[in-house]
Amino acid sequence: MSPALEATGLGVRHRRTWALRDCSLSVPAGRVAALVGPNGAGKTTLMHTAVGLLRPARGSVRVTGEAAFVAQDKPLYDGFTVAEMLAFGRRMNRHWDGAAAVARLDRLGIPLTRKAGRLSGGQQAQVAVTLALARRPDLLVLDEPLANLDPLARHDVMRSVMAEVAGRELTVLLSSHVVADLEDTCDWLVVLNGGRLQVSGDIEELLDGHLVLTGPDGASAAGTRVVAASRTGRQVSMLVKGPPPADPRWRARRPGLAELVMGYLRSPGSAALPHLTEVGA
Ligand SMILES: Nc1ncnc2c1ncn2[C@@H]1O[C@H](COP(=O)(O)OP(=O)(O)OP(=O)(O)O)[C@@H](O)[C@H]1O
Repeated sequence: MSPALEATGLGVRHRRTWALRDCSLSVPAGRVAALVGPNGAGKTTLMHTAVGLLRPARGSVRVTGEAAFVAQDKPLYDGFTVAEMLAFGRRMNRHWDGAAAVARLDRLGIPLTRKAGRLSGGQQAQVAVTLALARRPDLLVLDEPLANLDPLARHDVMRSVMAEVAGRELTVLLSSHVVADLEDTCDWLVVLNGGRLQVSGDIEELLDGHLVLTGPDGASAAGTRVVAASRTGRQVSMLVKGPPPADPRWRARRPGLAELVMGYLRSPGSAALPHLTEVGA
């Protein structure tokens, strides 16, 4: 099956600044992919390029089928009611599933007569996602859909996106700064750092392929690939890729998603890119 999203040697520039360099990644169809990275990493640039809002300076990015995009600032028209925005969407889009959108908003308890400016932040996010889904996309691209939402609203938005993925052929790419929000819902991870791709892969496989080691200062880590290391007093803690080292003084355990992400973000020179050129390695 062709990947839902594929970038090959992708380089994108904003005037003279390279926002993305040499990014090669592919997200299989049907996945919920988390796109994470610090401010300025290039997440929005990657999303804009994927949906055709920006043109690559180098390489290419390809989406299989149709993509729908929800921008960071959830562009709803404050003075319009939800029903008016649905009517507008119907006029602007050839493939428009208005019935599914109305049913979705009904399930979420969002009144069609309410003006967008009078909806809560969580409701606005849900309406923006609903309008994007009504276009029946193959790929749904969400730029920080959870920003500024309280934990309950964040959970509700993620749960409702998951329900859509379960019910149809849909791939989701969503960016977030809060890794904990992504833990139960995403099954693919893309990490960008300073415009470079650091990680792209299946989350379970990535977690299985890494270890957190703790041991005394001076224990030998020979034979492992250290992603990141930190020291507390005489204790050393490391995120490593591959099998544990032979030195029996290390205690080893599987990392959590947040530990894996933080380990890579702390070490921009490390990369975990199976089947691809290792950037910065
Ligand atoms: N319109 C623009 N003009 C010039 N430079 C830009 C423009 N948009 C983004 N950049 C630069 O490109 C780089 C990547 O920005 P981008 O917005 O893609 O990052 P991001 O990972 O989405 O960041 P954030 O988490 O802060 O939203 C940054 O260095 C940024 O300053």
